[in-house]
Amino acid sequence: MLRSIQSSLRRSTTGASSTHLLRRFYSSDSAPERKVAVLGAAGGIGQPLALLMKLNPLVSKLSLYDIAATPGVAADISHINTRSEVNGYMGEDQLGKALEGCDIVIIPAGVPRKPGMNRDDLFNINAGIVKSLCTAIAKYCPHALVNMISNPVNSTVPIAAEVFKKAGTYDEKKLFGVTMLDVVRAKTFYAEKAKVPVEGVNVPVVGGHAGITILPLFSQATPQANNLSYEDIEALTKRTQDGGTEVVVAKAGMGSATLSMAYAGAIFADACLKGLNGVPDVVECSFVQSCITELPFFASKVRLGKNGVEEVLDLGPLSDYEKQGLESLKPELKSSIEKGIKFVTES
Ligand SMILES: NC(=O)C1=CN([C@@H]2O[C@H](COP(=O)(O)OP(=O)(O)OC[C@H]3O[C@@H](n4cnc5c(N)ncnc54)[C@H](O)[C@@H]3O)[C@@H](O)[C@H]2O)C=CC1
Ligand SMILES: O=C([O-])CC(=O)C(=O)O
Repeated sequence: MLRSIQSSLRRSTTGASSTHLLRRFYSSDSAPERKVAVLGAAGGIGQPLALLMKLNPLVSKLSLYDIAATPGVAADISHINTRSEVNGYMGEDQLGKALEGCDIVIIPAGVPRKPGMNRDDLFNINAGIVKSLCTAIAKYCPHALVNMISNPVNSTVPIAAEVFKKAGTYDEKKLFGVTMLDVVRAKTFYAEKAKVPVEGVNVPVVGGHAGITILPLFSQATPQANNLSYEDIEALTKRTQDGGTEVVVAKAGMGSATLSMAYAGAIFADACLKGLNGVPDVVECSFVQSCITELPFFASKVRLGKNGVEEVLDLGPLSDYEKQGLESLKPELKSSIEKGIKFVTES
């Protein structure tokens, strides 16, 4: 969406006025009503993500929930000239209202990393937050698609699945771990190294969302670059796996990726909305319930449709380096998944 707005605005210097083009892009005549909630909307990711969802013409109602500060964020965003009606909700008493009638719930609620921490160090706090938010989702909007951003994603997605199973509302087609930022990073790093325009690049990223569980498949990158050595691919893989830590270190105690995550989260939610609306061939990578390996959850390309996941695509041909990476990531990913499941089943 953003790309087409940008390129059309660029074209507008020689043609129609930018106001006219914006009106065309933001016109909602044919888009169905869609309510989207952001839980954790006042946070570092939540605020820019709420802004980007306000700019999305496929959204008709934007529901912003947090335990604090949402009235201000909602009032601010509500003045923007797009279709959606914005409402802010604060505190558990208002969570039901925030969720009622939602088509998509995006969850960036929870604490971020500080330097020296890994994503699993967030488990103790974020597991409880995710569990209580998913309990409310099961009650107030059991049919919504859930886009889980809160870390550790490798465990929070299994937590959500178990909460929904307990409530009797689990539909594996509707639960997504958001791994889009890994794809966003892999594309940027690959385009820089291969010296190709990033706009035309695609790189699938599979596995999970922490350290070596993040496995970019540069052998399947498009366009294929002939100028990259084995060492280049190794370095690109490592940089993609450490992309989150690169930001955590650069922010020096002020949190983790927020702006690039909001961008990635907005692209993924837009893909989910397009799938719900029946747009054909919407394919993005996501951490979902899966049979493509022996692990019960796995990130890979997923076709999105009117009911959420339409098809989990298999891994395709892997290079020897990627095959090795796949085997190496399985034990860590398996144990993070089991930790999430146990958190709910043994509580
Ligand atoms: N999946 C991914 O690729 C990425 C995930 N993350 C994760 O996203 C999460 C949020 O990160 P930031 O926005 O930077 O953190 P932040 O601390 O800036 O914002 C988190 C927000 O969650 C809210 N919150 C806490 N408990 C809540 C509850 N029970 N209900 C609703 N809201 C609640 C807080 O009030 C705060 O506004 C972290 O766990 C972080 O690790 C961050 C970047 C990438
Ligand atoms: O690194 C972190 O803690 C946040 C995150 O998941 C990312 O930026 O990929």
